[in-house]
Amino acid sequence: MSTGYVYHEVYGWHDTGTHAGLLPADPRRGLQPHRHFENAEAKRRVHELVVVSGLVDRLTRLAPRPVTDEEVLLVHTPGHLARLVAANDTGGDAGDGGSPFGPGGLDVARLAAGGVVRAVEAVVDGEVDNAYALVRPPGHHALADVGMGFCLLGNVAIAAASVRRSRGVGRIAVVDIDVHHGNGTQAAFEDDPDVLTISVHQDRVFPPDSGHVTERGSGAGFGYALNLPLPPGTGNGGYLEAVRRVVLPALRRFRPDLILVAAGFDANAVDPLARMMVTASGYREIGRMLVDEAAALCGGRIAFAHEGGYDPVYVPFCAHAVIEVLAGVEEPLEDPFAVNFDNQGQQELQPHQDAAIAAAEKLVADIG
Ligand SMILES: O=C(CCC1CCCC1)NO
Ligand SMILES: [Zn+2]
Repeated sequence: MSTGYVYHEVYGWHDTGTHAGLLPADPRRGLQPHRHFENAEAKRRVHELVVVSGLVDRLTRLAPRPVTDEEVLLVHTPGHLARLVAANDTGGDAGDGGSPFGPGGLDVARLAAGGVVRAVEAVVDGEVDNAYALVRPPGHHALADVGMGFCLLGNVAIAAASVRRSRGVGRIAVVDIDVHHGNGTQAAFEDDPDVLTISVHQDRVFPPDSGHVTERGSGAGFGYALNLPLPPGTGNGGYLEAVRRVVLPALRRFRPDLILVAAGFDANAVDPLARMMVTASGYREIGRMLVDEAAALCGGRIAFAHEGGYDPVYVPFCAHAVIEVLAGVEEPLEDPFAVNFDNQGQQELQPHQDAAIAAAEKLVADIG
């Protein structure tokens, strides 16, 4: 089993500035200076755990390359690219006012999207069996004409569009397990029946009023967007049932040539930007199910692209668990927090979560 791994230190230099988490510091409003939630720490520490645990020695390091304008324009408008280019020397915002970047921010974003392209190309070309792209800034909220939710470019959407064009890949399934709705990827392929987008997320946590189970794609793409909003407080039981009863059956009906995973870890039990209870063991099992399905459906061709996940202590264990699955590690790193988080009350599936899953489950039959 060969697993490609993309990481570049410059991802840690993407500068989201001095913030009060989500807002610029402002003494007049009581907003004390702190770090932006989307800072380098959580992702840099994933990499450091991968190195210190020795997992990195079982991975095939892939060097990212920046995406070209042409690749960016497969998904984004010239106006959006121009906005980013114009602000690249001074720093600026991706468009929604909450997605800041410093000087050179577009260069880092190009390398993040290019890191996902590199990982996906390596999988499609058979250079590796599967891959993990630990990139920053994230991408799954970026729309064609505006960045949002800390995302400048649609990393996964660009990678999917790029390999369809360069390698003639036919049917691509994107499974978004970030706790926030993968609105950008969904929008990029809204009317395209050859790209199935599936998003499992906390109900309406972000973007506002987005990710309803009734959002199903449009035109020829109707039925090829699948949304599973889950109630706050959902833990391993609910997530694993969601994958088992909705994600896997949808993949089996769609029969992808390639599976991409928008791998956010902000459904973790202690994330500041959501209210779910997933633990490293839950993420390991989610990863296991998706990797096994890729083996059954598309020769094991699966690539993960890192998205959100903000707790600097716990996200490393969650992401490390998934990368271990990709690399076929038999003796996984122990989660030191399992005793705390795995045993929280209501980790098992709850009736209201079951109802949310059932609402999406009945839509699967419309695929294919
Ligand atoms: O992790 C993210 C970013 C979510 C935040 C964007 C503004 C408030 C919540 N998206 O996947
Ligand atoms: Zn997120």
